Amino acid sequence: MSAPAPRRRDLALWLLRHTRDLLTPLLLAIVLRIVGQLVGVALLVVAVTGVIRSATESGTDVLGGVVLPTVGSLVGLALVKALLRYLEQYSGHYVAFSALASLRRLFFSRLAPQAPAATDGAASGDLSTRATRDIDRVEVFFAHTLPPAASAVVVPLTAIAWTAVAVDPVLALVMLPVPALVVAVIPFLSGRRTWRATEERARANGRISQHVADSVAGVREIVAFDHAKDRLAGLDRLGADAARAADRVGIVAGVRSALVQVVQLGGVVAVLLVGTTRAGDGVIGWPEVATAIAVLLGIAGPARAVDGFVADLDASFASAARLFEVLEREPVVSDAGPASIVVSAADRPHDVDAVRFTDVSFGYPGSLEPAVSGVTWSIPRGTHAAIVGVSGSGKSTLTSLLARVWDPQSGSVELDGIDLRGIPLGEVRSRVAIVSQRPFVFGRSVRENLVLGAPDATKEEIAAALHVATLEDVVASLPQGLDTPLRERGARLSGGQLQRLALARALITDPDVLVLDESTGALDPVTEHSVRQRLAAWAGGHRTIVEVTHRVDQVLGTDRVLVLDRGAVVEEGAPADLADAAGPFAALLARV
Ligand SMILES: Nc1ncnc2c1ncn2[C@@H]1O[C@H](COP(=O)(O)OP(=O)(O)OP(=O)(O)O)[C@@H](O)[C@H]1O
Repeated sequence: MSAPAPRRRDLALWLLRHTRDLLTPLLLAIVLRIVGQLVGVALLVVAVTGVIRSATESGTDVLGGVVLPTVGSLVGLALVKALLRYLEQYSGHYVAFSALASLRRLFFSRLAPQAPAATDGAASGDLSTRATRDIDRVEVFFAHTLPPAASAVVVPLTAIAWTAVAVDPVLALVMLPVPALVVAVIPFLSGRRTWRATEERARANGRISQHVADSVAGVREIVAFDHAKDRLAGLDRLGADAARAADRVGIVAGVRSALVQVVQLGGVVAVLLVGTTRAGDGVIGWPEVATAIAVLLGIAGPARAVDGFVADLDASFASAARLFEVLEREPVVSDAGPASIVVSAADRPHDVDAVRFTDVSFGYPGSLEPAVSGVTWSIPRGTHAAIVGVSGSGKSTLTSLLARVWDPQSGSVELDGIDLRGIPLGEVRSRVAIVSQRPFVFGRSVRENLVLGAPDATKEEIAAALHVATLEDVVASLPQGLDTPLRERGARLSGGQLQRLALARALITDPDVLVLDESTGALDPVTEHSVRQRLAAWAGGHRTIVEVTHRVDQVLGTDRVLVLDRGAVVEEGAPADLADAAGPFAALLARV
C-alpha cells in the first residue's frame, strides 16, 4: 500500500523526526551563523564609520585616535567572523552528512523487510536513484536551509532594531520593507508551480535512471534486435521532459532573483533619499546616513539566502517525497518478532510434516485472478517432493509462500507444524533456502558469493557444498580458485555453472527445506544426474527437498508430486501411481 503524498511541512517534520539526535549541532550551526553574519554587518558599519570619522574629525591624532583603533577592530572582527564561519560550516555539514548517513541506513533497513516482494520487478534503476541521488539532495535541507532561513530573519531584524535605537528610527522604518519582501514574499512567488515542476523533474530523473539501468542490463537484447536507436530516442524524450521541467523551475528562479536585486537596490536608493533629506534638515548627520546604508548592504546577503535556497529546497523536498514513498511503505510480511516461536532442531516433532499448505489462496497485488487457490498439500520430512504444472500455473508462487516472501490471503503455510507467521522471519529464511530460476551473482569473489547466507562457513563446509553442486572442478580451474573475482551477474560463468553456484550457496546455509525452482534446467544430463545423486545423499532422509519443474520426466524419481493447473491442485500422489492413472500428470508425461 503506498502512503498518501506528503506536504512539504510534513516532509520537513518527517526529516527532522528521523534525525532528532542532530538537533543540538543543528541549533549550534544556526546560532553560529547568526552571530557570524551580525559580525559581518558590524564589520561594514565599523569600516564606514571609521572612514567618515577619519575624514571629518579634526585634530592631530587621527591616526592613533581613529584609524588604528578602526583597523584593529576590523582585524579582530574579521578573525572572529572567520572562526565563526568555520565552526558554522563544520557543524552544518556534520549535521548534513550525519543526516544523510542515517537516512541511508533507514532506507536500507526499511527496504529490507519489503524485499523481495516489493522489490522484485520494481524499477531497480529508479530505486537506486532514490537510494543515492535523492538522499544526497536532502543534504540541502539540513546544511543549506535551516541555518540560512533562521539567519535571514534574525540578522536583518536585529540589525534594523539596532539602527532604530543607535542611528535613526525613521531610516530603520524605511529599511524594514526590504528584508520583509526579500525574505518573506519574493522567494515564495509562484511557489506551487515551481514545486510541481521540481517534483516532475525528480520523477523524470528517476525515469532516466531506470531507462539507463534497463539499457545496460538489456544490452544484449538491444544489440541482438538492433534496438539501439529506439532506446536512444526514448532517452532523448525522457531528457526533454526533464529539461522542460527544469526550464520551468529556472525561469521562475531567474525572475525571483532579479526581483530581489531590484528591491535591495531600491532600498538603498530610498534610504539615501530619506537620509539625505533628514541630514539636509539637520535631524541626523551624514555618518548616520552612511551607517544606515552600511547596515542595509550588510543584511543584503543573509536576506538573499532565502531566495537562493528555495529552489534547491524544492528539489530537496521532491527527493524527500520520493524517499518517503519507499520508507513509509508497509512491509509485505511483518516479522512475528521475539514473541514468536523458535524451536531448536532437536525439539522439532518427528511426526509432523516438514511443510503443510492448508487451503492456501493468494493473489498478487493488483491481479484480478488468484495465482494459487485452495491449495492443501503436505510434504513429509526427509522426502523429495515436486511441484509440476504448465507455465504460469502457480508453482513459483507456492514456493514464495513457503519462504514467506508473501503471506497467503487465506489458509496457512506451516513449517514443522507451526504457522510461518508465528516463526521469526530470519528463522524461516534460514530454514527454507530457495535456489531461484534466475540467481543473482554479485561482482565479488566466488567465495564471497558462496558464503552470502553463512559468512562463518568453514573450509570443510564450503568444500562439501561445492561437492554436492559438482562445482569443485570448476572452482579449481578458475585462475584464483575461490578468490577469483566474478563480474557482476556472474558474467564469467556459464548458465549451468551459475545454477550450481546458486545451489552451493543455498546448501552452505544447511537448510531444513531446500527449494529448487527450475534450478537445474541449464545443466547437461550427466552433470544433472550427478547433482541429483549427491543431493539425495546430502538430504540423507532428514532434509526435505521441494523441486519446482515443468520437466515432468525429471520427477519420476521423487517421492511425491503435486500437479497444479491455474493455481489449483489437480492431482497429488506418488509419481509412479500418477503415471499409471490417466490423469493430468499422465497427460503432462505423455507430452514429453
Ligand atoms: N510478481 C508478480 N506479480 C503479479 N503477478 C505475478 C507475479 N509473479 C507471478 N505472477 C502471476 O502469477 C501466476 C503464477 O505465476 P508463477 O510464477 O507462480 O507460475 P509458475 O507455474 O511458476 O510459472 P513458470 O513455470 O513459467 O515459472 C501467473 O499468472 C503470473 O503471471
